[in-house]
Amino acid sequence: MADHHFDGIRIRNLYKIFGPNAASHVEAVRNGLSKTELNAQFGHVLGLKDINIEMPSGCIQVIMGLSGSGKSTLIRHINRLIDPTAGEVLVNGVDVVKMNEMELREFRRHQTAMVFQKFALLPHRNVLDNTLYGLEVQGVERAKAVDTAMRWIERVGLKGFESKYPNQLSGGMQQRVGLARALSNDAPVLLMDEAYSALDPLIRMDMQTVLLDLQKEIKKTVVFITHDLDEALRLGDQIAILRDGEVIQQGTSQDIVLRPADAYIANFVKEVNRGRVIHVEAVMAPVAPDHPVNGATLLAGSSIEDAIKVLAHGDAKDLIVVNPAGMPLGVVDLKTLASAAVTNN
Ligand SMILES: Nc1ncnc2c1ncn2[C@@H]1O[C@H](COP(=O)(O)OP(=O)(O)OP(=O)(O)O)[C@@H](O)[C@H]1O
Repeated sequence: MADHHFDGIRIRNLYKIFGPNAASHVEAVRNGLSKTELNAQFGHVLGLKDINIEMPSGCIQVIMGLSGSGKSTLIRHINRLIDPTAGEVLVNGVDVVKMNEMELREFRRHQTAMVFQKFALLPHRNVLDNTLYGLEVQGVERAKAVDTAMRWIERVGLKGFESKYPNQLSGGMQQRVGLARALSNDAPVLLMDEAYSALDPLIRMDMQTVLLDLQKEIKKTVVFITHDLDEALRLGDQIAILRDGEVIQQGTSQDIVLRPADAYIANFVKEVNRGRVIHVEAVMAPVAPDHPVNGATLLAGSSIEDAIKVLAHGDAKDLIVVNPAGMPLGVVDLKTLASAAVTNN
């Protein structure tokens, strides 16, 4: 069947079953055999079931789920560190599953870069030589590789640390090296597998900010795995939530916080800082015809918390939410904002 071209990563009807006769069980799983049943009756493990996700290029796609939900299995299909039992993994229209060995090697080297939780730095190479490692493997000449690597070292905030060795750096700094190395490859797809999960909370927030700032410029197709909902909501343009190998909800942070698909997700969402996540559009009221036209404004996409800060520290009674062109979309006042920040509606 011909597939219309999709810029980005498109995963279709992907199944992964672990065990010696995996392929022979796909049909049964398709027809409803559960992970527990598959394991009890046939001794096979259901890793992924009928995954369908479209990750547009230039966006951060978060895959979130608890331990064992299938996150690592899923991300490893994208550069085919794992072969699927059934399904397609299309990257910019090309099915990774169908690539031969040489195509796959080229694809991994030039189309994808990976950032790991454990940094995976080479201990006997300094920051510069760790950063340019991928370029070296690609056969890029030294002067050019140094040039590129130095640019990214500076960009991730490590200027001056080029000749330090990994054991002389904190975890956060090592993760910056991992990021600089991945970015030096200039691959359009960036795969981040629990990249920040080993970092202290404050460092982790810093690294999230680094990624968000960089992404405005680099516009990579980022696949970011995490088991942390706050991280998912902060980073994800799109979020897919996995449980027992199945996607149970996908959408934006707004979709997930405002409309959790089931009790399981609602339970996670309960702990979220709503003021920081929910956008003003979700709670604004229509602008009354007699509303002063030159009132205080706030850009759509701002959080409830941002709006509360403006109102709490200024004289305005309410704020008109406007689109980037300045067109009024609605209005918010302090009471509406405060109640949305604390209640589960
Ligand atoms: N090589 C394998 N053989 C058998 N089962 C496997 C294999 N790899 C993963 N699994 C199983 O597949 C399921 C998904 O595992 P996966 O590692 O992808 O989850 P995860 O969400 O990444 O968890 P974690 O956060 O703990 O890494 C689990 O039930 C796991 O036990």
